[in-house]
Amino acid sequence: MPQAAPAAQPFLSPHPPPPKTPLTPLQAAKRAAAYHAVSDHLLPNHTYVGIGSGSTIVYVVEAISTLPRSLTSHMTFLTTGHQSRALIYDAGLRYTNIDTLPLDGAGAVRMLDVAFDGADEVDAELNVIKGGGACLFQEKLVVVSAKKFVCVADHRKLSPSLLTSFPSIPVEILPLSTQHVLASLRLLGSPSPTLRSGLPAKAGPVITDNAGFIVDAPFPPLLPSQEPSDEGSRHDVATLAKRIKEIVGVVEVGLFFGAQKPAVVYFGMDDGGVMVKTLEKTEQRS
Ligand SMILES: O=C[C@H](O)[C@H](O)[C@H](O)COP(=O)(O)O
Repeated sequence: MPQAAPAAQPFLSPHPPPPKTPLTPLQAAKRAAAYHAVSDHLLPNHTYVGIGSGSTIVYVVEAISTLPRSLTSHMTFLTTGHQSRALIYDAGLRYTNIDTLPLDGAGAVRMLDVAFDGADEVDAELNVIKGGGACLFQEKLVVVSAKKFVCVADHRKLSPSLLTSFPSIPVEILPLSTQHVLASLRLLGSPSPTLRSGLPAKAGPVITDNAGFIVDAPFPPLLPSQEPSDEGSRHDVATLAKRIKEIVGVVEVGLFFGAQKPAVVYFGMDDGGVMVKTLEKTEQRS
């Protein structure tokens, strides 16, 4: 009778080595979360690994780059924009874009073994806001192409409902549609959607990695339910995401819900510990 292959074991210590330069408590929290996430979810038999964007993902790449090259040389990292590509390049790891990924024999959509990425806000049901750093379209493409989305964040990002602590939903749009999108978002109930400015670094609007613009749309805090529904003027995550996506000119919405949600979120805490949250349970690590 054929033997089942043994389960792959993690191959990185969850405890980071001393940092090369002094870190603020918030940076240390992000770094602790990143090492725990990589230790738990990057496995020796992985081939394709998604890498998101932001300040926390820097520590995910740092954790991966501490591994002996013999353990990662067979891996290809799917990047999500200029920042993550530079991180992977500087770490001496192999990268490619998502459109080069071969389909397997069955034409499977979820070809990546795992995708690591950050978050701007995470609610109790693990719905996520992303795009605070103007990266969301490629992140969503990578997440929906991965068997598992592992989210890495710090303690400020956990909220009972989205738009409690993060002020607005980032929406990537085509430049020509700006006025139409702004007007449509107002009709959906956003009091003051705004085109994100590049100032002071750049005059004019922020230009995304996909040559789009970003509109930031504030709404009242969202209901976390996963099924589309309305409760008075308050939207739930799925309904609002779908309505925004229907606006002509919208490329992608910075709400990750349903099949786009993380399987697990690692929150670096201010006491140096890490909170590991899934839909089923919450665990504290030291
Ligand atoms: O647009 C940026 C991405 O969605 C980031 O993953 C998100 O903003 C979180 O970034 P950070 O890790 O810097 O908090």
